[in-house]
Amino acid sequence: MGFELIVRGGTLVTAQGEQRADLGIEGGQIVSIADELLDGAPHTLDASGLYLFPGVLDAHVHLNEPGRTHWEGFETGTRALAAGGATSFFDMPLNSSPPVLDAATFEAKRAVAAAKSLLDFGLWGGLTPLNLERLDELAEAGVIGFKAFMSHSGLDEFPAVDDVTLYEGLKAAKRLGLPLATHAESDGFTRRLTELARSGGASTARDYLNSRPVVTELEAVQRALLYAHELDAPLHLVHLSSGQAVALAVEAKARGVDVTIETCPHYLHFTDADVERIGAALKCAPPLRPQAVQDDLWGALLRGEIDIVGSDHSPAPPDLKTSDDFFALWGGISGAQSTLNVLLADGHHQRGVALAAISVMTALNPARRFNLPQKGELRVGADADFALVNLGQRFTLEQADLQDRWRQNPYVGTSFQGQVTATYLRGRAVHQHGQFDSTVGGKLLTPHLQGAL
Ligand SMILES: NC(=O)N[C@H]1NC(=O)NC1=O
Ligand SMILES: [Zn+2]
Repeated sequence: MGFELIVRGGTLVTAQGEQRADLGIEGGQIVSIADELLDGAPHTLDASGLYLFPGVLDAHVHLNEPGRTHWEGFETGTRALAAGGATSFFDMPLNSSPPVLDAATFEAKRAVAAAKSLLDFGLWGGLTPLNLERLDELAEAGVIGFKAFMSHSGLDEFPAVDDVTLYEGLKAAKRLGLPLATHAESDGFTRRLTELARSGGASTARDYLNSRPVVTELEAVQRALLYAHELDAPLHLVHLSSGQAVALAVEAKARGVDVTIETCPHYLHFTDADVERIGAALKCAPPLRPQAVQDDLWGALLRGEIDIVGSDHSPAPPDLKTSDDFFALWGGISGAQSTLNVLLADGHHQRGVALAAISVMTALNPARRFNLPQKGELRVGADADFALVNLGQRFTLEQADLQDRWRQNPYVGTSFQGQVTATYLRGRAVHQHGQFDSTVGGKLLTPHLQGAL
């Protein structure tokens, strides 16, 4: 059998564990996995001493192009992702302008992403009270799933769903065979608490944190789970910030609800105290939580209850991240580059999370949940997407290492153990030691659905 590339001497990370093996790659796919492959390929990559993780599939990023490329665009955003070991990502329907709410806006984003993305990409379609009747055409266009906000999204052009829209949207999602993702914070709760705080002159980071307590997440999660249960519809809960919210979803899953659970690296790494110390770079919604809440989230992760870890990379230009009024700042954390680093350092090295579990949460589970059989694992027949990781290597993240548009990553100065040294997409290096190759070119990923459309 001919190979275009042999990756020699590495340790493969799979859902089953770790395996010392060579990879044979041909036509951008893994065609052989063996203890030792014979020579004869035109290219050989020496991976001895390194781990091969399946390329991260970041199911949650906001690259904001077209329309807000000055916030972040496909070029800079995908470099940050590639530097962190990602080979694919799903772009959220906002904060691009216009947001992706129908086939025409899908096509506008697809075209610019196809021209500029370094990595393979899927596109989320939005669900708002404005476009319920457009979900069929979005499915036809090839969205990976639908995304709804249960509280204000930060942008008036992407309004929150009312209960009827959410219920009907879940019904459509079931019919179309695509998961519906919810940003689960209660609008009634967060809106009123924000009004009360601001009318009393509140403006500090602590005031903001107090306006979005955990109960506002629990109420929305409970309601979304109720509807999904009633309808037997596929629900994906993005960026759960608390162990309590995960527990509600786990309980529902045990009752047969078709729900998957995402959390983000920032909820695992930072706490409310860090928001007060670091400020705007750590403003997000739901907000960062007290240590005890984070401890519960880690407990859930260690029990295998977190399906997916996504970055929720959501940058904004410095003027939107600068104000004396914490409520007025853009909410969103720029962490696309650091997902694997947080999981390796805080998860594996500090808490003993298995490498296999990390690969499942960052690659296999998102590929499975969103129906991409070619992605997510190091297996014969799958795309040759992988990150090379020097697991023991310690490094301190410097501003100069950052690839995102505004270098706002809140992990700057953090010392991590476990470094990504290169990232391969379909058998070709898109990133090596801080150098990027855009000639490979990212492709649109659309779900492989069996007879649903
Ligand atoms: N619109 C947007 O990017 N919102 C994201 N930012 C954030 O902090 N939480 C979100 O859902
Ligand atoms: Zn988001």
